[in-house]
Amino acid sequence: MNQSIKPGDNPDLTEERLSGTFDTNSMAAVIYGSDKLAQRRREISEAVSRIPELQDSKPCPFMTREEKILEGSRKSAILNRLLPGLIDLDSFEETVFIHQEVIGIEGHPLALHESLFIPPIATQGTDEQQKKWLGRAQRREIIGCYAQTELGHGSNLRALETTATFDISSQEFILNSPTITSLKWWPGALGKSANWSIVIANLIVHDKNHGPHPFMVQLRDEKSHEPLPGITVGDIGPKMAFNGADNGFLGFENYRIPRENMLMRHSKVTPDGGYIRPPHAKIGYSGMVRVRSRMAAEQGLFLAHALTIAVRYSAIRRQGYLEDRSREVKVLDYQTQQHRLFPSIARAYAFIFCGFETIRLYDQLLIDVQNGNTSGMADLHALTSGLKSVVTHQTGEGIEQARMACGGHGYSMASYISEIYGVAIGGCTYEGENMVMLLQLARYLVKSIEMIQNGKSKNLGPMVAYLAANESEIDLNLGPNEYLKVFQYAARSQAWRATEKFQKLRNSGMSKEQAWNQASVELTRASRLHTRLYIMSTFINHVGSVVDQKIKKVLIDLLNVHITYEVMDIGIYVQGLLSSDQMDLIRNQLYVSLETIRPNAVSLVDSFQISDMQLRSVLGRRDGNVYENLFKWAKSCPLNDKDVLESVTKYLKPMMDKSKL
Ligand SMILES: CC/C=C\C/C=C\C/C=C\C/C=C\C/C=C\CCCC(=O)SCCNC(=O)CCNC(=O)[C@H](O)C(C)(C)COP(=O)(O)OP(=O)(O)OC[C@H]1O[C@@H](n2cnc3c(N)ncnc32)[C@H](O)[C@@H]1OP(=O)(O)O
Ligand SMILES: Cc1cc2nc3c(=O)[nH]c(=O)nc-3n(C[C@H](O)[C@H](O)[C@H](O)COP(=O)(O)OP(=O)(O)OC[C@H]3O[C@@H](n4cnc5c(N)ncnc54)[C@H](O)[C@@H]3O)c2cc1C
Repeated sequence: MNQSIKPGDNPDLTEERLSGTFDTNSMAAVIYGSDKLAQRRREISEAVSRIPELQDSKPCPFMTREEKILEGSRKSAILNRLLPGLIDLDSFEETVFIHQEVIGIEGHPLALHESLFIPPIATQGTDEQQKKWLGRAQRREIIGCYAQTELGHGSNLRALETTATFDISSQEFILNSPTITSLKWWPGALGKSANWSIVIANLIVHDKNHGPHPFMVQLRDEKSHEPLPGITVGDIGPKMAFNGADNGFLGFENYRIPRENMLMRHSKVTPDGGYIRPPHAKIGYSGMVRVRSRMAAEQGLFLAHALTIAVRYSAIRRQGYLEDRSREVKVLDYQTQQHRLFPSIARAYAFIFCGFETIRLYDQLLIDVQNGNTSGMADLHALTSGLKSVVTHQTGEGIEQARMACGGHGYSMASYISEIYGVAIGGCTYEGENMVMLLQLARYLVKSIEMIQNGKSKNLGPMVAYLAANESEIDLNLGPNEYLKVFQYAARSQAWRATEKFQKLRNSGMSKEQAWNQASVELTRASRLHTRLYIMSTFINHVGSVVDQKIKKVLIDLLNVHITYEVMDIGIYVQGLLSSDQMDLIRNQLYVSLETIRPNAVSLVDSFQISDMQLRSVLGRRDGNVYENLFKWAKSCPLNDKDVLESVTKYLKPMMDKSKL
């Protein structure tokens, strides 16, 4: 049963919902991890929809940037008052969800506070530091951000220029931005909203640079909100999207903070200027790993937003004919439309499934690290580096296809897809530029292959064990596991090809850095294939664990779309393994899978249960009543407040008048 059906809906959409073979609430429970979690999302949406002061004052596309920031702040303040009655305050998921529901995806002054400011205090602050700041931050007595990137340096953290020099005599750190390129640049909420920040600066003690470390820094006066002396701060200006957030710049001039403001759970500076090393050199980077570990699910949901819009719209949009010339067909019936959208539905499910898995892995790692065991850090860093890169890229591609699948109306801001696209592809850049992160994973793959070459295959972790296998023939009595073997073949041969290229260049006398650079395109290809293999295998395992048979059946259909599409997409890497007959077989299986999934397409996107409020799309409305609402939306555009604009009276009319003979 599809729970979205209501009286007054567009009959085309109701017809689709009636053709679904499964219960959408049960599917939502599988997507979000449990019936309880899915139910909480519905309850929060429902509660929010009943609070008038939390509704949008006007559609986001009609707001200026200043209005967006004002609206985000207004709603944040109301939410802060209402949150205790609406959500479990200890749940990060519910906190993020309600903000996204109420404020949307365009960012808001507290987006970074929850995801990048509080977590470092909680994981890298000492008990005393947590006692001092955590409660204040959680109550939102202070608003924070995370200032790491600089005008001249983002990807290469070792080149950051901001310094925090320890002054023994005053027991303070002195913060400085010595050059224009050392200005912090990009941090969200820094521009106008935050009054505190985690600042990443090079720790200098007794003239020795110990590299980037995190510091708690007050930026603005808590009464007047004016920048404190020694601080230069402001907004960096409009962006491609995400304009509800005030990304900012920040400079320091001999700005002093107490010694106790360095986050010292792992690294420490003692009062006499002693430096105590952390248990792992990169432990200070763990805030980034946390955000990356959450990006697959987050991005999967961005893709889910765009697909909810495109699939629902494709079910009510009629254009052209198939056999029956008496009525135009739903565009969702065209194979090209299905090929454009259904593999993306499968990817959205796959990203969400493996996203929740990486969140679980991170949470486990956090416990291990707090217990002094840092051995899992390298594995999770490699995994999340690849995953954030592949998922953000494919999400961007999927959203853009969804936009095109909506034809002309997809290009209108009424669809809201362009905003989803703009926000989502920010993820290709933030938390580590994709190529840079793929190359981080490649280091791990190359090291794994070197272990095999050195006869140490048995030391390989489970995620890279396939690199040592020797599969050269596939029995194409194709089930998911055979597809997995095909993918393993592709990922393995590319990883070996890239590594051997690197090694050959090295053996020719080239420096390690040059050889790496000249092999880097091949290395990033290896990282992508490795990551896609991981996504596929997680998807297969997840479907295997589903108990409800109706849900399992449709997920198997979706998995078939995924595995056949993915293997077709990497055809070039499996030429040595699969014959052209076998490729034809897979291609045909894909087409059959598209037909099989067709009756469930709308129910599959309905199962994401994204409310109309959160979706903010006229095209993607739950009720499917698109045309009358598009007309209403256009009429409410501020340009239509007057029939004759100043642009006409001041310029066009005089021009036309002058041109008259
Ligand atoms: C847009 C959102 C819209 C809506 C919101 C809706 C919902 C979401 C809710 C909340 C989210 C809201 C908003 C988020 C928006 C934006 C947030 C963006 C925040 C940022 O971008 S913060 C800045 C991020 N910056 C980066 O990621 C920089 C990338 N660079 C690096 O990480 C490093 O420089 C590096 C890893 C590339 C290189 O570091 P290095 O030079 O120190 O190290 P080496 O390359 O030499 O490697 C040495 C060795 O260390 C290993 N290593 C590296 N990192 C790690 C790690 N983290 N853990 C473990 N090990 C690590 C590396 O593998 C090497 O090992 P080897 O064995 O020697 O090979
Ligand atoms: C929406 C958004 C929000 C952000 N929020 C924050 C925030 O809250 N806090 C914060 O501190 N930062 C934030 N950032 C900054 C972000 O983290 C950086 O922009 C990001 O890490 C990329 O760094 P960069 O801009 O220096 O890119 P660059 O490194 O300059 O990248 C430019 C090009 O160089 C290539 N390149 C760089 N190094 C290498 C290499 N070693 N090998 C091969 N190619 C390379 C890249 O692949 C890319 O093609 C945000 C950015 C955005 C877009």
